[in-house]
Amino acid sequence: MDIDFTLETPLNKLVEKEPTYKDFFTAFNIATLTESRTFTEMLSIMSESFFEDNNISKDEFLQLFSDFASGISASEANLKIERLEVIAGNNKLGEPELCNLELIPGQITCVVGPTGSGKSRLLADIEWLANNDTPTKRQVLINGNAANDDLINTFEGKLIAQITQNMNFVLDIAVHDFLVLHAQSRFVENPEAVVDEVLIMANELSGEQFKADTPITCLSGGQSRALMIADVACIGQAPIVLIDEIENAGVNKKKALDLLVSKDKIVLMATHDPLLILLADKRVVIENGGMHKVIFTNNLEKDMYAELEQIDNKQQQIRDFFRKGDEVKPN
Ligand SMILES: Nc1ncnc2c1ncn2[C@@H]1O[C@H](COP(=O)(O)OP(=O)(O)OP(=O)(O)O)[C@@H](O)[C@H]1O
Repeated sequence: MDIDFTLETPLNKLVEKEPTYKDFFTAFNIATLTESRTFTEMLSIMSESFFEDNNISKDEFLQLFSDFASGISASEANLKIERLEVIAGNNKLGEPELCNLELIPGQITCVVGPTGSGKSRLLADIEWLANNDTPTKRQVLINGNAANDDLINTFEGKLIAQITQNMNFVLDIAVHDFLVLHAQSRFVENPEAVVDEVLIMANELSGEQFKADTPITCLSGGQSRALMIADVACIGQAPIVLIDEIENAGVNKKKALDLLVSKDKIVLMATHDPLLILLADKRVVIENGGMHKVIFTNNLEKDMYAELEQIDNKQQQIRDFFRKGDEVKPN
């Protein structure tokens, strides 16, 4: 974040975006949660006694804050994943793969290919940050370098989030309490507000509504995935999101993807669903376990989306008709 921008951002917003700022203000007994003034505004009205009590001049206080902000920007820059590359290894026959794959933030990439072709294997290689040490002999590079322990530790285990079809909760806890726990474990400022946001989003994404006090073990597959997507987007800090098959899951797919892209995540999704494929920026085609080619979604394909969406809506209506127990009867 640019220092001038930081100085002109309301303190409560600053801390919401980067909780580490709270440490600075807490050290000077300044409450940030309700402080809607910017640092510059606050500095202009600070009493002489504040500087006397803290044994610091106004200029020194400004310099100290600027140094602190620069430190945070530097660590943000280090943490930023600019690109993830999968360097080709071998297909199932031991032959060299035909292409590499590059993923960048804010872009959706689909993994397509017949059943058993190796789509999940590609996701698994990324999840494991493969380094010639998986059956495919692929190598995953982050910002051009092989992932080492330092990088993995920098992200404190939150580099990659995975959302899969067979994800189930085992903890006996209400949705709201589960989200608060997660938000607190990530040191999210004002967890209650963020949790409310996640609940609203999850319900928007989910076909069937659920409440804050619903036990997570009672959520349907579609509701669980909707909750996880909203959680990954708003609370989880993982910059890379791997999705294995969210089709037929009662999730509003377009909204879910829009949400993840709006948070500048790298999104890689294995799917057979043409709607999701057309929503993506590009797709990697897997054949016999190998990356075969990368295709960018062209304008003709993008135009097909509206047509396919209508067919999909129709199918959804028919599905709902039968799900509600209706019957087709002669007139
Ligand atoms: N390049 C490879 N080298 C060796 N084994 C591979 C390779 N790619 C995939 N496999 C293996 O092939 C099997 C099928 O792959 P995978 O489960 O990834 O297929 P899939 O495309 O996800 O299938 P589905 O569409 O049914 O989910 C797995 O055991 C996987 O480990």
